[in-house]
Amino acid sequence: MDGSIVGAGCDCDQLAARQSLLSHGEAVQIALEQVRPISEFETVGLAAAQGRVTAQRIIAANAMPSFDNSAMDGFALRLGDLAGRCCLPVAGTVAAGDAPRDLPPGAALRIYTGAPLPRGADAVVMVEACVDKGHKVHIETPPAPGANIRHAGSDQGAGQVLIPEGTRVAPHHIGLLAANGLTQVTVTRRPRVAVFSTGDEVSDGSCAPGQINDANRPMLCALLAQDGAEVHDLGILPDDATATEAAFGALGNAYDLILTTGAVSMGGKDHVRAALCAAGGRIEAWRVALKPGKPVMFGMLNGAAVTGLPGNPMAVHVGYHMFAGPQLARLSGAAPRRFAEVPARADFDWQRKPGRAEVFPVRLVFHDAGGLPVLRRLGQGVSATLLPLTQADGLAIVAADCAKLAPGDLLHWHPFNACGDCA
Ligand SMILES: Nc1nc2c(c(=O)[nH]1)N[C@H]1C(S)=C(S)[C@@H](COP(=O)(O)OP(=O)(O)OC[C@H]3O[C@@H](n4cnc5c(N)ncnc54)[C@H](O)[C@@H]3O)O[C@H]1N2
Ligand code: MOO
Repeated sequence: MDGSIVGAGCDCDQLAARQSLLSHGEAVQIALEQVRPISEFETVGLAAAQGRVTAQRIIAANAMPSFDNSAMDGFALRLGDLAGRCCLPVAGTVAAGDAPRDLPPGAALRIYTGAPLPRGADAVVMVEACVDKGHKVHIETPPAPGANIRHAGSDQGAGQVLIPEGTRVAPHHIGLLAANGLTQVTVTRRPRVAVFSTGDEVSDGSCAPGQINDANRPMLCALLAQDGAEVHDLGILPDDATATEAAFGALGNAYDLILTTGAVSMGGKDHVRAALCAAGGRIEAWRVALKPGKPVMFGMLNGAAVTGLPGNPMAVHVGYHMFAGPQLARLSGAAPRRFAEVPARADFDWQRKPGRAEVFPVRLVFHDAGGLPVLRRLGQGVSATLLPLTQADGLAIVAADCAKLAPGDLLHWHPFNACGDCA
């Protein structure tokens, strides 16, 4: 089949091939239309909740804090007792964990942060704002009414929404749930994602002459794991139509999303599209006006979305963040993060061939007077290498019709998070 356009004879592929290139915005829309939020839920302990997506909103059963308490180390007092006086006897100490007690008339109680406010007290004076003489306290300036008191219910009321449905659980959510006495959370089942690399040249180590190491599968599996998927690494498919069809056929309906890399372009060994059709799947769209990532393909197989990313590793990285990551988020019930929506400015000159929107690694060099990030372009636009990405703070995108960028021109970018990625 070398030299032929694979997929000839497959109706859905011919249909897709006749289409002009999709804009990347249209392609994102199509990618998202291939998936529906998973409607199976499970309840997990807080220790396992990080990165999962809440299946229902979580409501506070109780007000927080649940009792009036001191925000500072100092002295609890009744402001009326200070009328005409600057010294109060100290009737004792109340610490965090003590049971609530009464404030004796005309006296102060030494109090520590988090301790229950004594009944009758209406302010706490910080220890720095008074002189602690042991059995009495000298207060130069009376505190304001309510000073340094955390009132019951001031953080949240009973019935308040703590976490909306569709939230990806982060450490601060876990802290809030724990503070509210919750030990479990109901989350959407993890999306099951199958990952294949393709290519006779692709190897998992010990490369023969002409072979290369598989960069795509390890990278995709890591991205998917980071985004909460149940990852099924299904290895490397040879450039063989029958084997590719058989691999698709063996998937059954066990997956929500199938990701492949390579073999989606025009070459005689690009079997993914035809094999998908032969295995009973269909192609919804193919080829996007995007660099890197032009031959990306969107399809369905047995109810699973199939996203065929190109083989070039940079195209895989971009394609994950633009298409597969948002698909995964939608499956999980979370709002997909749209790719590169943050405004920024270029610090470089760039003459380019218009026609495809282009994504490239950038380094943040400074912020301009208006607070916008100013970005430096890294790399040479080569989609076979990931090295510039490892030196980048994010990915930027220019529109398909852009022929020239000059310092100060507006563009949009997708900053990486603290882990060096953009999920
Ligand atoms: N006649 C045309 N040729 C090509 C076009 C085109 O429009 N017309 N598009 C080019 C573009 S753009 C891309 S991107 C590539 C994508 O092609 P495929 O998706 O079919 O990918 P392959 O040919 O299988 O591989 C491309 C490249 O990437 C290397 N590769 C593949 N898998 C891996 C892996 N797992 N780890 C690391 N590197 C991998 C592979 O060896 C190739 O060098 O098509 C252009 N051609
Ligand atoms: O999409 Mo390709 O990665 O432009 O080389």
